[in-house]
Amino acid sequence: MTTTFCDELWTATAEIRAAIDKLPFVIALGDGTLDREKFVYYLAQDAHYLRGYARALASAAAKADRPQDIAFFAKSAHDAVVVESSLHESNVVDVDAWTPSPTGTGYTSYLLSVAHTQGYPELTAAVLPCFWIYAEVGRALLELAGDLTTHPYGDWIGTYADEEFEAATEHARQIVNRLADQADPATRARMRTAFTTASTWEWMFWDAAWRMESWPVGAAPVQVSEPAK
Ligand SMILES: Cc1ncc(CO)c(N)n1
Repeated sequence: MTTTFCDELWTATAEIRAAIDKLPFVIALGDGTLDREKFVYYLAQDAHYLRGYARALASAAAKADRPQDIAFFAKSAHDAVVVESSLHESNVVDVDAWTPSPTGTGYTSYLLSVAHTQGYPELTAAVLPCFWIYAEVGRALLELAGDLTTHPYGDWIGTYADEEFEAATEHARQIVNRLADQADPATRARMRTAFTTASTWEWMFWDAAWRMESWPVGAAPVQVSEPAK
């Protein structure tokens, strides 16, 4: 079997992915012992994150070189907003009562900076960990969780351990592999950096939820995730 570019990305991020599996937030989410308060913080932050992520995916749709990939990224942007709206509509969390965290702001700002300043191949590599790491964490937690119907965080685990989410992840990997095959070495190097950087943001995002990270006193911004009207 030949090694694909995505295999290479996966190997290059082995250390950070192993560190994700050991994060207290991820372990407690899987065994159901996670404090409700931390989960609510995480959901609110993730709703804010999903807005920025959806914009980055919409930008990938705009940059895509094939009609089927325009449709793939546009559908993924749509799905991210559907999840964001369901968090809004659920009574579990009052998303707008939460200021986007420093780490959440950093992660979405990173994705949007790649969208704005780099090309389509780099952007696809930057958004790939959001699919792949979540699919992988979902799969790993499903194995540990047992019966999802009685698990306190069963809905969350079910969303990402889902076959449709795995199929979307595979589609995203195929796009990245094809673009890497066509790319020059400098572009491939930027794709590697984008994938590794976004994977590290994934670690930081869960870690921030465990710490219920906030802005330094007096420095809290207001509605940083919304564009100026
Ligand atoms: C931080 C983060 N990364 C990836 C996903 C998957 O969509 C998510 N919901 N949140």
